[in-house]
Amino acid sequence: MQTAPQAEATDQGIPVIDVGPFIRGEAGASAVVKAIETACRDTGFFLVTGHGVSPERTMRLYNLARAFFDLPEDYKRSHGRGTILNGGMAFSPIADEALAATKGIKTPGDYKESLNFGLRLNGDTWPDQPENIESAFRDYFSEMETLARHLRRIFCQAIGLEPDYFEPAFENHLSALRVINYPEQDVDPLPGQLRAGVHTDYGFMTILRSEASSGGLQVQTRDGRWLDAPSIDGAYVVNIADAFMRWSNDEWVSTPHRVANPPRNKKGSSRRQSIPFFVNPSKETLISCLEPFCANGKRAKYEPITYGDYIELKTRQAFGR
Ligand SMILES: O=C(O)CCC(=O)C(=O)O
Ligand SMILES: [Fe+2]
Repeated sequence: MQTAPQAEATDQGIPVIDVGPFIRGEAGASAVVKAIETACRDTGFFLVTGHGVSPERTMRLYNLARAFFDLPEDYKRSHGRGTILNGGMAFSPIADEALAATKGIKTPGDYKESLNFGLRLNGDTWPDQPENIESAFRDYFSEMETLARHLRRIFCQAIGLEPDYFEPAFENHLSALRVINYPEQDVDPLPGQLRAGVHTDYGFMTILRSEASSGGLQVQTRDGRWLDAPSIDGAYVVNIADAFMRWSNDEWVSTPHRVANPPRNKKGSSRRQSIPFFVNPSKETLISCLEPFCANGKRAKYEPITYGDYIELKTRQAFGR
């Protein structure tokens, strides 16, 4: 009998869950499923260890992206703008994006820059420098696809669906890999400007390689308080996103989060680089209340909608278009 607990609650209430027993099909698998189900209903945030992601591929992407961010601004801006190449890269400079706008809150642009890639997303041609940055993105992307598949199978067991229920929705998935650089704040942020403004993620789920630093990820509790998400070396932060919340008839939650500014007395030691992988289904996927969430007298709260139409609707709402 395995008696060791699978989920270790951190002092902040975001559990750390070792998914190794599930991936390896061991006796502790059902405890993993239970712990993840509880987290998805509670805050929609949890950390995973035992995930099997290659630390070498993670560090290679981390280091090559960092080398890119350290290149001169002109070089960065002259590469990775545009939308000509499927599977290309897109560079987004500091203050280009204000995530809080997606919640109808007007703020200055976020104090961050990012590099973006998706197998089926458009970008620009890859830069020559740093060498091999494209393969670093592609290799890490495939690590994330594998972990995402394991997590989806855990979700299926938790919900009471066939293990591969979600897989057809992810055959032509629109997932996006982003490396974000939050630089030192040599220039003070503007009023209301954060490293990343409050938002929820739009898609199915996000798998984040976080980094401990002053000025890190914060998650909003249901009573409106902000918790610092724990940052544990080698663990990934996973959160449920909006389309999955809708798919689950709002039983699994997509929770607002943000990235805080470092305190002014931490100047010089608060550069941070995070790597979110936004797991998104294909455009054609129908987001229609999953049967177990609208059984036994429970009613579907939303009309079925394709993921493509859903994203268009969210973008229109967020940007008033
Ligand atoms: O950098 C982080 O820790 C989180 C970033 C984030 O929430 C996002 O880009 O959606
Ligand atoms: Fe996010």
